[in-house]
Amino acid sequence: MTTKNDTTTITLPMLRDRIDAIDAQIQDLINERAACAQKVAEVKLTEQGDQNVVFYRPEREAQVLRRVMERNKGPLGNEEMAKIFRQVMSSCLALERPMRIAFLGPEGTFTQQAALKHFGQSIISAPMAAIDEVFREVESGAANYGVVPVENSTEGVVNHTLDSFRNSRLKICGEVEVRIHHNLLVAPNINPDDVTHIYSHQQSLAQCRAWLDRYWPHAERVAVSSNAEGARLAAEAGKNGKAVAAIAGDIASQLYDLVVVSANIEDHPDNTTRFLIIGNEKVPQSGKDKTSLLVSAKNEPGALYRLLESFERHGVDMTRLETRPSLISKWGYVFYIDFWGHCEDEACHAVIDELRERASEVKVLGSYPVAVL
Ligand SMILES: C=C(O[C@@H]1C=C(C(=O)O)C=C[C@H]1O)C(=O)O
Repeated sequence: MTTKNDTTTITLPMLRDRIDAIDAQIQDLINERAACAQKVAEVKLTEQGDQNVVFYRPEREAQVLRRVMERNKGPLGNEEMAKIFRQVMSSCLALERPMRIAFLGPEGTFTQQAALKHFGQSIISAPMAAIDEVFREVESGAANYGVVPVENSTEGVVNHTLDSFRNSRLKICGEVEVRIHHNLLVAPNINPDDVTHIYSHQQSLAQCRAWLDRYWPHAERVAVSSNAEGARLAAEAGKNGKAVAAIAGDIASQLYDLVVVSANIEDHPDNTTRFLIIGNEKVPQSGKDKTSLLVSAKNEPGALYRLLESFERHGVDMTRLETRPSLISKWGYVFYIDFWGHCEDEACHAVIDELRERASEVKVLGSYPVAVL
């Protein structure tokens, strides 16, 4: 490699020496950072006492990652750089106190992928069989935080998750989005042409509906508890020579040694699922937050209008409005409302106060940093 007017030639060994020297520097700095995080833990313990100490600070982590992206000059892209820092923080936090994260399992689900994307790799994974078990595991304190799917860009809301918030005191303390790519998978000994049944979670079957109608109109679609479970069943069936396929993502296909018959079979190429992080603590302002509310409207003319009017007047930007049966009175409804801002921001606070006067019940499900990655 030479440049104009450059008499010295840069050789491969020279570049490798330079990389080795940089690596040594980075390693020292990462350890210096880790030692700081350990000190942070000591300070937190002295200030807050052993019982109530909160090691994980989602608002602080979001600010760190945002700053990494803002100051990044390249050649590495902003996201790539933030992912590296995501893992550095994850390792540092594990030194302070390793966190046990419950998620909708089994191993290999997109929810696990969301958990790793949000918290980094240095966590203790606790796969749960159902969404309400994730809630219970966090409520009981057996897990520090939980991860549950809440909405998909193709299929809409995950009712189980919304309904679980009704009787829970848990707070939403974060959100994370994952691009969902599905594959049609079979065990290695199975001829795809023989497939009679296709297993997956009902949401995944729905996200591939048009593709299945077109290419597999005669195969029976079987809804199971998760797409990782579908993959496990397809692997089991393969061992018995049964021609069963599964629809699942890459992690599940690797975990259960399945072969990809067709990749990226989701009907919408930007198919994305949003997940929520649930925990026992409220999260302070991070500077770029969202808030989720559960609101029961009075059953009278103009009730919903009066709720929405408050948002408009205070200039608070709503991002989502979801209706679910109230489960208390027939044809009664509750609303799930998401909006930009933190419940301690002045305008948001004013809206919430007004809603409390206008609705029969308002529950703040949480204010949390907007997903960074
Ligand atoms: C170091 C701290 O604790 C944790 C680790 C962080 C980090 O490594 O940057 C950031 C926030 C916390 O989750 C802190 O609170 O500052």
